[in-house]
Amino acid sequence: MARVPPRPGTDPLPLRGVRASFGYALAGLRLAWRNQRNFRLEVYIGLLALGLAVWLRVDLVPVLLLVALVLGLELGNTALEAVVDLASPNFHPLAKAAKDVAAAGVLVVSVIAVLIGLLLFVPPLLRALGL
Ligand SMILES: Nc1ncnc2c1ncn2[C@@H]1O[C@H](COP(=O)(O)OP(=O)(O)OP(=O)(O)O)[C@@H](O)[C@H]1O
Repeated sequence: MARVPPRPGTDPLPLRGVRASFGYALAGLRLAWRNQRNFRLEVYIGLLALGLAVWLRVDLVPVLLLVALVLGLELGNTALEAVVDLASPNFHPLAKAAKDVAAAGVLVVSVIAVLIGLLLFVPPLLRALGL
C-alpha cells in the first residue's frame, strides 16, 4: 500500500506543525551535506569568506547575503535534480534542459558572488598586508 506523505502544514496544532517542518528542512540539509560535494565545498568557502570578513572588518551583510544566495540556490538545484530523476530516470531532452539550466543558475550566481567577493576583499586585504 502506498504511504501517504506527512503534511505538517495542515497539523491542527500549529506549533507542532512548524516544529515538524523545521525537522524536515534539517533532514534536507543533512541529505544535501551527505550527498552533494558542491554543497559542502560552498559551505566551506562561505565559512572562509565569513572568517576573512571578520578579520578584515568587511561589512558582514553583503557577505552573508551572497553566502545565503549561493547555498539556497544549490539546495534548490539539488531538489530539482531529485524531482527530475524521479520524473525521468531515463534520458530525456527536457530533463537535460531542466538540470542544465538549474546548474547554469548556480554557476551565474557563483561567478557574480566571486566577483563581488573580490571587490569587497581585495582592497582591505592589500591594506592588511601593507601593500
Ligand atoms: N534524465 C536525464 N536526461 C538527460 N540528461 C540528463 C539526465 N540526468 C542527467 N542528465 C545530464 O547529466 C548532467 C549531470 O546530471 P546529474 O544529475 O548527474 O547532476 P550532477 O552533475 O551530479 O550535479 P550535482 O553535482 O549538482 O549533483 C545534467 O546536467 C544533464 O546534462
